[in-house]
Amino acid sequence: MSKQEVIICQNFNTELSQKLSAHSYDKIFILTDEHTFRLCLPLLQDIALLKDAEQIVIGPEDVHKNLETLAYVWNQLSNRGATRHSLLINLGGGMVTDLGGFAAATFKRGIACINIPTTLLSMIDAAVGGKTGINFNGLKNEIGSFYPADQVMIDSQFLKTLDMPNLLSGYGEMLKHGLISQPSHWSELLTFDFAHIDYALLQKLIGQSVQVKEDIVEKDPYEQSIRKALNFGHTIGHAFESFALKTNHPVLHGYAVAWGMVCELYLSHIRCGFPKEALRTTIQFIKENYGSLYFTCDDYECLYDFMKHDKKNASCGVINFTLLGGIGDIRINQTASQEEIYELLDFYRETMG
Ligand SMILES: NC(=O)c1ccc[n+]([C@@H]2O[C@H](COP(=O)([O-])OP(=O)(O)OC[C@H]3O[C@@H](n4cnc5c(N)ncnc54)[C@H](O)[C@@H]3O)[C@@H](O)[C@H]2O)c1
Ligand SMILES: O=C(O)C(=O)C[C@@H](O)[C@H](O)[C@H](O)COP(=O)(O)O
Ligand SMILES: [Zn+2]
Repeated sequence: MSKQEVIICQNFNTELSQKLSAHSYDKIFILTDEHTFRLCLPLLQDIALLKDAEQIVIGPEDVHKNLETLAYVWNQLSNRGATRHSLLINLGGGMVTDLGGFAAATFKRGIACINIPTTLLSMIDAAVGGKTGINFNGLKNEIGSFYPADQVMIDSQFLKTLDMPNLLSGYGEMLKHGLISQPSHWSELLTFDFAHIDYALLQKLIGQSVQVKEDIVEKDPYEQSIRKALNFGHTIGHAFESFALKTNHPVLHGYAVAWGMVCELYLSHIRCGFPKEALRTTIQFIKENYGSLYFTCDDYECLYDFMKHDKKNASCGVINFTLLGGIGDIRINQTASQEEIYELLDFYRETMG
């Protein structure tokens, strides 16, 4: 996989202009969703090299991260003269960078791509590391590719318009990075005050968080081994997210991951000795800030069926988990039986309900 350049911008316009002028793209396309078109695209209006850029606007959020939207983007690229020498800029959250990244990966077998993440989640996670794709057949990211954007240009100025639920959603993935990295990073994350946001502190935490992801992706870009750490919380989190989408009550990805981590931390505790106190404080933080997903024991089978499609699974019907023996003590390729998974769901409902 080609190396990806992740830039925490000091002067966004200048740095992006420099990157654009280093290449001779025949055409530049900017992909936004309806919200980032309105709220984020205006922040690029002084960049001369984007004056003639073609705009492609898609519907927002995960309900649009699908084949129909992807086909629309392919169509726009094709009908508006994109060639192999064109550039696609993805300006948006993880939905835009995932779908746009996959459009760039597949259009004429691959065109240049720059990610400009505009949500906290996409800054520290989705825009970085090369996983692109769409949801399909009711399953999260069922179709996709590894196709890192040439550059990821991070500027926290975009966060000023982001609402609190989406800020918290991104923070869920940051918490995951804390749990799989260092006790000091994890404990600092637990003290963050959402009622009085300190943007300078948030900027520092974004830098640390993105570094956790970059370090892991560099070691294992195609998720053969240690990259599975970045999937902590997702075996059950993705099942929660797909279940919520199926029942027409979509939830934000980072919330689903936070709830998934409640279950997977508990499994980590009983299986790998994850310390009780760290379990308690993390669950407390999640409960206070993320509330809970409602489901009953009648939904267990449906949730379990979603888990059978997890991409980490190696053999049919055996569910693969990444667990933790402690903060930063990563144990990949763990499994649990259907009965054990149902017990985790019981634990979730008892603790979070
Ligand atoms: N590829 C990866 O490694 C990876 C990692 C984590 C998550 N993901 C995927 O990312 C997606 C979630 O990403 P997300 O949380 O960024 O959601 P999103 O892209 O759906 O954005 C959330 C909402 O915020 C709006 N928005 C975006 N930027 C804004 C801004 N600056 N101001 C105001 N509103 C803004 C969007 O229009 C949308 O309504 C999921 O599909 C998830 O599966 C991918
Ligand atoms: O980058 C990774 O690797 C991750 O697993 C990051 C996750 O936060 C992200 O949600 C990813 O899209 C999940 O991928 P999937 O392979 O489980 O679909
Ligand atoms: Zn995720």
